[in-house]
Amino acid sequence: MSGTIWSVDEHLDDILAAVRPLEPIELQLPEAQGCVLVEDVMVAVSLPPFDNSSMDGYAVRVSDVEGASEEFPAVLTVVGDVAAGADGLADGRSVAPGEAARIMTGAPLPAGAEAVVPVEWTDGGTGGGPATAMRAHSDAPEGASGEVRVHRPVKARAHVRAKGSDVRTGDLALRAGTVLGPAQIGLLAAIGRPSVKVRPRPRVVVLSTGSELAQPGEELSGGQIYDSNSFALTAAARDAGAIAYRVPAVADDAESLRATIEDQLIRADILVTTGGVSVGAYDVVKEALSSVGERPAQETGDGDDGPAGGVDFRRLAMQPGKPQGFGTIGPDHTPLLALPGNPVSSYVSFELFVRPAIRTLMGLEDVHRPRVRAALDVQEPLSSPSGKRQFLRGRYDAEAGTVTPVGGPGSHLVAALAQADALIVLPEDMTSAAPGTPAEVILLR
Ligand SMILES: Nc1nc2c(c(=O)[nH]1)N[C@H]1C(S)=C(S)[C@@H](COP(=O)(O)OP(=O)(O)OC[C@H]3O[C@@H](n4cnc5c(N)ncnc54)[C@H](O)[C@@H]3O)O[C@H]1N2
Ligand code: MOO
Repeated sequence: MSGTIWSVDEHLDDILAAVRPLEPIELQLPEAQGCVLVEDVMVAVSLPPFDNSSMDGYAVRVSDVEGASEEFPAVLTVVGDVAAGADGLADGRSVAPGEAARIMTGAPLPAGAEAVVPVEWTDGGTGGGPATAMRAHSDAPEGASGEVRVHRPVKARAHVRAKGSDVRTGDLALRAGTVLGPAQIGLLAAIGRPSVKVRPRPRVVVLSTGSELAQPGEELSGGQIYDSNSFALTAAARDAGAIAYRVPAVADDAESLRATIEDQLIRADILVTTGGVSVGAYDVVKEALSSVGERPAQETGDGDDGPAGGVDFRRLAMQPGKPQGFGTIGPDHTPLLALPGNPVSSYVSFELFVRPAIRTLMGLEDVHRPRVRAALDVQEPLSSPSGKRQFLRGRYDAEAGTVTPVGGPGSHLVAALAQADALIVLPEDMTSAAPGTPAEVILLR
């Protein structure tokens, strides 16, 4: 552990300087969700690909229904059906003067027709009053023939969705850099793209350490607690966009920890450990990381604190989250962030340091949580340690423009953390914050 105290920003800069976006790969659409596109995608097929009906109804010629009303309907001969998926009328036939084709939503406008009359504006071929729906073809095949009475006129192209009215062949569908959400995935599918070139989701291995840790569902014996960090941080990694792997707690034994980390390197783009980074006699993360992979960690000593090809353990001017480790390990120089074990410390550290690293690996432009300013909603002044940036848990009220602390500053308070939706940032030079003080707030949702 070096003597220099790092600021929050220096530590974050050090991490982000070492993390590069992952190499792009071709992914099938379902796997590409949430990923950043690295190619401009052009439209190969116009949307819609052909003029088609936006209503279930009758494809007609405009002059045939001019002046039509319920009292004086236009009577047309039905010459067949055009269902979605059919390429016009059977035998390539056209709609001739005095004729209509029954047409379904999405079906191509048959040759000769100029507009569509919704079925509700006709008698539906029944000879009765206005129809509310078409009869199913299987029940009444005769609906595709006979006569239809049209009760209203239509203008040319009425209820017709023109070919290319959405996008045209050769248009830019999505620009490189776009984050693929549901609508973008839908567009890619609509233009017929089965896969796209994107930066993949980073694989994050979360590994908690501590001989006191039992897994939820197990019986607690004396001195044990449940491992919550590995669950919280795996969830946080997923939430950040990563593929997350949780490794159940490793005992405080440098050999088994080293072996576990070496095993995990193969599936990690980034490794996150919790616990074992302070100054106790069983804080084995430091010990274990001194000889993982081909690049041994180096104790950098005072002064220049760069992780010269290993994991550097350092103290940060922040609370919670003071002891931290960062470096790269293994043959691929995989980034490793060693977070403190206290549950709130590890979560806050994840939000501040791991999440931006994950999002940098993904190639996202916006790697940070949104920040706002809000007035402190407290009865008494809050105290904050001098020289440290404090991150209190809070609830943000956007309407009132206020933030209310939940729980105290203790880094073991997981129940309060679960009530919070924000972190309240009290800067290094602030030792007391009066009620109403405007504070920076990091929104967690
Ligand atoms: N003499 C000093 N003691 C401590 C210092 C210090 O400067 N001098 N720093 C304190 C601070 S601040 C922190 S933060 C912790 C960090 O300690 P470690 O990273 O070594 O973590 P552990 O000692 O392993 O655990 C701390 C605490 O958290 C609990 N824990 C650990 N892992 C989990 C988990 N997966 N799920 C739930 N809870 C976990 C653990 O039982 C301990 O209670 O050091 C302080 N001490
Ligand atoms: O820095 Mo520790 O993270 O205060 O609890």
